[in-house]
Amino acid sequence: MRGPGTVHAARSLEWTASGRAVVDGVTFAVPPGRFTALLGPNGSGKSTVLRLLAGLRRPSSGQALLDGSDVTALKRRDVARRLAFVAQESAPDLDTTVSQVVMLGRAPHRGRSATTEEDVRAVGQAMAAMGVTALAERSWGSLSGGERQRVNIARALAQRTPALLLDEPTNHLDISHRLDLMQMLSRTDATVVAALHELDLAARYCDHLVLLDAGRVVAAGPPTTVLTPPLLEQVYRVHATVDQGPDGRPDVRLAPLPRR
Ligand SMILES: Nc1ncnc2c1ncn2[C@@H]1O[C@H](COP(=O)(O)OP(=O)(O)OP(=O)(O)O)[C@@H](O)[C@H]1O
Repeated sequence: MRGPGTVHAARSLEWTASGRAVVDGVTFAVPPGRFTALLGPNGSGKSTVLRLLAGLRRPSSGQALLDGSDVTALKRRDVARRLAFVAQESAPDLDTTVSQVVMLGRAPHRGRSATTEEDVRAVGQAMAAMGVTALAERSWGSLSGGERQRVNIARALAQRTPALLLDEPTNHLDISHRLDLMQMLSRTDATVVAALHELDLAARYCDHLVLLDAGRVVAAGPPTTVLTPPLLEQVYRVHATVDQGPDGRPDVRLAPLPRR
């Protein structure tokens, strides 16, 4: 399966910690060039699956495939030219400026060689895309949580990889920046995989959803087949009403389950 962007797949992935299977036989394919969301409650294994796909964790068994190769068998620099990863938590107080942080995204391309015009262009475009150009000379330590998140995503965009893996990228962002980010991720040609908590945003912007519960895939497919009231009640223990929105996508409303 090849197409635009980079092709990712999880094949019978397992990851065990303290004798417990945190990821338990996870298999799915990521549609190339599309926007996939990993959904599931706290602790369901979203971050761990993302880290396994990025080759940052070694599975106890199974494989994470990147363009058909086991990602853990590839050289780190080769992986970093093919995928950029945005972690949930950012480094605390780096003694560096915003533009230097974004320039870190160019490291896989330039190694130790001098900065090229292409590096400068990539950094400028990534900062503009995330609306952080005005922060370029600010110190990282002085940024708010949302500003840091946008700078981290700019660093990943500057990496110019065919795939982007993001762990809760909407964290700390206000509503308008959330919508801008989701729109940008849905329009890019890159293959995008993001762990998300907001089902309404996943319904509106994502092409493909993988719903996890207790380390297993409960459902995978387009939003209309995954965001159904019975599945949402089973996995999140919430009451869900799902209508069809004007664009044909599910319009999800959630409420607590009635107390028994
Ligand atoms: N190194 C570890 N040792 C032991 N348990 C771990 C380790 N890493 C993760 N876990 C556990 O594995 C489970 C899945 O964690 P993970 O971070 O993948 O979930 P998540 O779906 O991303 O959760 P959240 O929505 O809260 O971010 C959690 O119960 C977590 O406590």
